[in-house]
Amino acid sequence: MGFFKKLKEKFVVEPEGKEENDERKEELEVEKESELEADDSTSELEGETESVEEEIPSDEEPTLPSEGEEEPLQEEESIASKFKNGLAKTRNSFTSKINDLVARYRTVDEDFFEELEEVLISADVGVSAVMEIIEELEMEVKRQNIKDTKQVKEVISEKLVELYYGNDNQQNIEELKQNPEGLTVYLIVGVNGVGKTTTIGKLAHQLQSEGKKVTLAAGDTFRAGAIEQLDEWGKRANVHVVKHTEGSDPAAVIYDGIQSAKSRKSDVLICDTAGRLQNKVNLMNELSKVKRVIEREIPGAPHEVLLVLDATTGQNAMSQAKTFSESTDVSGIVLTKLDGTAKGGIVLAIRNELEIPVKLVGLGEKVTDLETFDANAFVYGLFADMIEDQENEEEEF
Ligand SMILES: Nc1nc2c(ncn2[C@@H]2O[C@H](COP(=O)(O)OP(=O)(O)OP(=O)(O)O)[C@@H](O)[C@H]2O)c(=O)[nH]1
Repeated sequence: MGFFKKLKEKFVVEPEGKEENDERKEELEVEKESELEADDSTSELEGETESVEEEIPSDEEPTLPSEGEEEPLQEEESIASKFKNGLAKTRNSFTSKINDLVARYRTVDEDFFEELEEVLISADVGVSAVMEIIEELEMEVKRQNIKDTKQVKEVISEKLVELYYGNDNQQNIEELKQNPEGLTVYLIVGVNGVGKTTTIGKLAHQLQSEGKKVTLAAGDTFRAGAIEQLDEWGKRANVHVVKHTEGSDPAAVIYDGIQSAKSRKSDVLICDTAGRLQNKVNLMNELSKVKRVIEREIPGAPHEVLLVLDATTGQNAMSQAKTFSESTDVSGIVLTKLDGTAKGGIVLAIRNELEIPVKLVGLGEKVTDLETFDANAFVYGLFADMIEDQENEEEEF
């Protein structure tokens, strides 16, 4: 079976039992509505039950950040359409360049590969990753005796997924590690302005919607406004935020965060940190002090050190990744603003050059626009138009 067809079956064809799921969803909505009505009636008694509200810790009952207000509940978007929408800019640029190339070169030859190389480099795939893909493609084209450039599109998509997952081709998505025995700690690092705070807010929301209890620690005590900003996210997501004053020791904030998360019986503690790249020694000292505190308090923690990078900054993001991974053991990348760039190929450059997996991607500004990275869904998002076109061609035929 062709790779496009495989992707289509994986992401587009409606899974069996969807109708039953839809019915169950409707039932749940009815249940929820009646619960809300019940809530309304208790609120009328508020004056008489003043103490009840105080007995419930703020993160006892996770609720959606802006339930019914800023972001009304929406039909859950499929992973395929999230990646398709989020990668629209990259896809439009990439698809038109590849289509143009295929139209100009009917048969596969050396010049075709040279131009294809340029198209991939212009999408920020990264020189060494591009070389690897082109080499693989040339071999595959020979092996399958492909002459028609149209057929190459499908092989490129397959090679991109293979490049991401390596030779073992294990098609797993990049789930965040968890502590099966208690508190899970995620340390979030990255320079200012990359969307670190927004990512922490989105992640807190995501974990809460999975039923987990979350605490945030405002460890970026350096940047003016960082504590307030995190606090604001905490309020919106109804999550407890541990904070000290600006300029205080980040390691002390994180220590308090751990104690607070433990006593509140939180499942996850997300720690913000300051990202000063100007002074690498400071950065290194600060991060290692914070890590030492976490390791001492919870053996095996932090379970993830996530580096937040802004996809729109291209090579800059790559050099930040290099500096941070020299300062601390980065276990995964969160690539924000993938929706804001036509150069989404940077995902592959990061994986190939730094050998650090991209674990989460930011595909928009909404609180729900943070997705676990899935290379198949990513490639589906890049080639969605071609996959649909191929279907139409087959139908016409
Ligand atoms: N389109 C889009 N915008 C994003 C995404 N992630 C963050 N942003 C936006 O990027 C801007 C900066 O994000 P913040 O989280 O406030 O980051 P910051 O305050 O500049 O600095 P840090 O928190 O230190 O990174 C905000 O306007 C966010 O809405 C994303 O995935 N897509």
